[in-house]
Amino acid sequence: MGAEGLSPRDPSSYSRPEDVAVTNIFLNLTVDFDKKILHGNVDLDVSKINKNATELILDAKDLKISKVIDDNTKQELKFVISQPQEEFGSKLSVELPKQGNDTYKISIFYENSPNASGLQWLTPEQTAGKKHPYLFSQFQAIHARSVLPCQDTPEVKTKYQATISAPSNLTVLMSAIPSKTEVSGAFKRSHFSQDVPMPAYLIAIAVGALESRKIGPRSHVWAEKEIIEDCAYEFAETEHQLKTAEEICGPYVWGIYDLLVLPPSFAFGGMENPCLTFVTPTLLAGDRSLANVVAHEIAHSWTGNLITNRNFEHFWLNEGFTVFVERKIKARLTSPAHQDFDAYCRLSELKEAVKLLGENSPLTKLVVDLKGVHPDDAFSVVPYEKGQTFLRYLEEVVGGPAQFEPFLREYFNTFKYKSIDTNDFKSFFEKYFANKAAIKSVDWNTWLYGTGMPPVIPNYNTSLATNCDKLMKQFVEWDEKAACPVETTHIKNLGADEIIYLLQEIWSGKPLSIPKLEQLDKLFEFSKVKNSEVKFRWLRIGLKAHWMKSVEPTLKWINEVGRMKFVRPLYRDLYAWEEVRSKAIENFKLNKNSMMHVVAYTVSKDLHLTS
Ligand SMILES: CC/C=C\C/C=C\C[C@@H](O)/C=C/C=C/C=C\[C@@H](O)CCCC(=O)O
Ligand SMILES: [Zn+2]
Repeated sequence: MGAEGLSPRDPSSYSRPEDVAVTNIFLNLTVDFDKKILHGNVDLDVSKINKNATELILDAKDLKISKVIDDNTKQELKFVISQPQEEFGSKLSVELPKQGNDTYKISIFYENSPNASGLQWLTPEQTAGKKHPYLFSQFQAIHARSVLPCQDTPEVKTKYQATISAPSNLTVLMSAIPSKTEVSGAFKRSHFSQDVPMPAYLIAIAVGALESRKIGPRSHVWAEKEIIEDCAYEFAETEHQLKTAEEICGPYVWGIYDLLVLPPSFAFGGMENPCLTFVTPTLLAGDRSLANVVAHEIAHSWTGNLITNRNFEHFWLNEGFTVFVERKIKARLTSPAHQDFDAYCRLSELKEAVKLLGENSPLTKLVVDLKGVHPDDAFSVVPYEKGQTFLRYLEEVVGGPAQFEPFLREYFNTFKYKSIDTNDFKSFFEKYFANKAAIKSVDWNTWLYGTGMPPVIPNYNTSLATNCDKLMKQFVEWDEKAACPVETTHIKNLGADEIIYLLQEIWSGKPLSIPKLEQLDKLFEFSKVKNSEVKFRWLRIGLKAHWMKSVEPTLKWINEVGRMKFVRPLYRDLYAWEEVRSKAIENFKLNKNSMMHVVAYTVSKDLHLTS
């Protein structure tokens, strides 16, 4: 992928905030469901940093710009849009006003494309209620530019305000604090403000037939009415998670913490949009067993949203820290054994990701080189799990949580509201622990730039795995001529985490025979299971055994849910099974238009339909 004109400071952005920086964003947009576009204007407060600069450089992708105005003189300003470079979009250069004292307000009038990669438009049929359309955004990593002209780099943090016009029978939500709403006939204008500076990738919008339920003193959950009661039950522990996170990280600065449960096509388990975390409905297990994803998104309120990776080559600073804090929340809400069990279970996902990428792949490094590489192509569990493993290792090097957690608080306090890179973290760590001789043993180069699995795996408490390992061994070694040694009584007291681990380990082993698959199905009654993590592993166990009975349920499920964590591996498993490969490709082609952009983009590559 070409990389001409992209910034030397951020290989995923054309912008040059070191010369001229955006300092505030005001969005005045109308949502047009008929044309599937947003149109209106964005007003940018701009500050000249480099006295010799003559133009503001922005990122734009498939935007139709009608005019650019200097808000102070109302004079039109010249602008140039470069030829787009595939998924990076275009460089938008706007001449700076001749007058002014190095600060300006520039209004850009535009509309975006119906194919904007940062938005998904759903027809009523694709929603739970079947009556109203639905719109939601996903800007991380670099899709904000497909919805507004901006400096689409996490190095730039701004406050933002928005006035959104939409059909009056729909609710508009954003990653901001809502203020007044004015209804006028068939339309209404909703107003929002976000006073905590944040990067453009955290701007978020959702418009749909939504209801809310209060789930805590600073939290509501939002969803379509068909699932709102299930959502209120599933996420009832949110305030407890939030308070626990504050004990670890310090005050929550964003005001409210709402959750929006999206339609099943949403590509991720959660997205940490400030004030309004987006989550997938695949978390609705009915027993709150998947609420750790909410703990993850809550942790992002500090790691990622308050302290932000300066560009996505340092994505591990967002995600590795967040997984590390998520597990500290889990330890306080359950036990340190559960914290370690979680880390131990996810090791197998890290192993699978490293095997898939190739153990010498540069994308298995903690700090990656994204020149000419789109972040969506670089995304994997590596920054999450290799990142948290590194932090867990550092915690042990300095003597454990009693030493490391005060450091963590100091780190948050020092870098809050800033965008940093790995060197900033390394220097801060080495200065804070300068008196600890043990830190001299840290091989930073291997941890940060080595490929493959982490150089050290912490000695996790695996007591919660022992019983499952025994059951797994009995089941796998069972001679089918005899009665199955594993009975319902052995598994009925297993927690969801243990069942997920057990199935993950069975999947990691040799393919099962048909009798064993049928016995497993009888033991766990998978057709009735609501836990998406259990269902995902059960389908993979069947596909790995080339069990034809698992093909149709797999195709049905990946046409219902869009979560990449499930859809990509299942499509890869179908593709790897030559006999059903064409069925998988056909199914993708039939359904790709109802997928989020990032899912269709990545699965198309997984199926070798695009390079
Ligand atoms: C080294 C990777 C560099 C950059 C990747 C950054 C963004 C990739 C883009 O595809 C967006 C990712 C958004 C992820 C959102 C939520 C995840 O934390 C959870 C994903 C797993 C799940 O579904 O639970
Ligand atoms: Zn995350």
